[in-house]
Amino acid sequence: MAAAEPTLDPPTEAAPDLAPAPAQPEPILDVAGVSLRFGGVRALTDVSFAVRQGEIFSIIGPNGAGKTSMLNCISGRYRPTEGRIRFDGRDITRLRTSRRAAIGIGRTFQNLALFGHMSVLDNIVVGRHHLLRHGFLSGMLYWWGGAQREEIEHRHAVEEIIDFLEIQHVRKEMAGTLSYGLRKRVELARAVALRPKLILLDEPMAGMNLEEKEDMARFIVDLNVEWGMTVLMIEHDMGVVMDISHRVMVLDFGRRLAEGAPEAVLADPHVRRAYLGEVDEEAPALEAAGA
Ligand SMILES: Nc1ncnc2c1ncn2[C@@H]1O[C@H](COP(=O)(O)OP(=O)(O)OP(=O)(O)O)[C@@H](O)[C@H]1O
Repeated sequence: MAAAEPTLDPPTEAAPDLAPAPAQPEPILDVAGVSLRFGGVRALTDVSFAVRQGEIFSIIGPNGAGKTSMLNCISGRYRPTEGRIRFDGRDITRLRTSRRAAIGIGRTFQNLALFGHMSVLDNIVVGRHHLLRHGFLSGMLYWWGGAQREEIEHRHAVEEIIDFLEIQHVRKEMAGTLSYGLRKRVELARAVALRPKLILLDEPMAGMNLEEKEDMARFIVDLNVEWGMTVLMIEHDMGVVMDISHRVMVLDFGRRLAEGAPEAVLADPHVRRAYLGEVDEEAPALEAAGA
């Protein structure tokens, strides 16, 4: 999906109430020296950062900077060429994707990955089965198999999410018939149905109108504040990033360019030059002075 050009939009006035930045400095996710190569392409080079328990942490950067590659290394879709990743106190660098999901890493995708011919409810239920105990095929068989004991537990958890994300009115609708914004919300519901400790969101606002973005931002903040979910998000909409992130990391050509509080990162001249394409205003003066 073509991503929007980065802008310097200030935070909107209707910024949702953020939880205070977590005082507990202990990282739930610790990425150390991660590099990823595809043949001659260096998608990531020696990237290190840590996400603290209970924070909303955003990764920003130009197209092709390596953001999705980093998310894929954390979710297990890609295995780093070098470096290691620790989650919740254990090394997960070589752990299978399904195991990472089982120990508390959930994710959504840049492009929607819902079953369009199935109801909202069943999309979320199948997502839970798939992640918890079976592969895709057995998950589907379980679904077809009808009511079983665990079904009740799953349904209960699913109904709770449906209430929380305010999609009760479409719970019986086929997912494929919903508006784009609602489908993104259903995808989020499916990802959080497993109650992950850490949720990875790949461009949750992409393709949304302003109202849908505000709703989605509110849900992300509520998941963080009310459910204590740690969020790692890739997002191109800088207004949203500034509004809801506790900390931000900037990637550029696969390298970490900056990291810190949103305002500090945006004020960083390297970030303004590399990411936002701004010219260094001091350069002409230095040249003129013979520097
Ligand atoms: N499976 C792959 N095979 C080969 N090259 C890849 C693969 N995935 C990513 N790349 C390359 O790695 C680099 C980083 O891509 P990545 O998708 O991680 O960037 P991004 O920051 O997420 O970009 P965008 O904002 O456009 O989604 C790019 O040069 C891309 O072409």
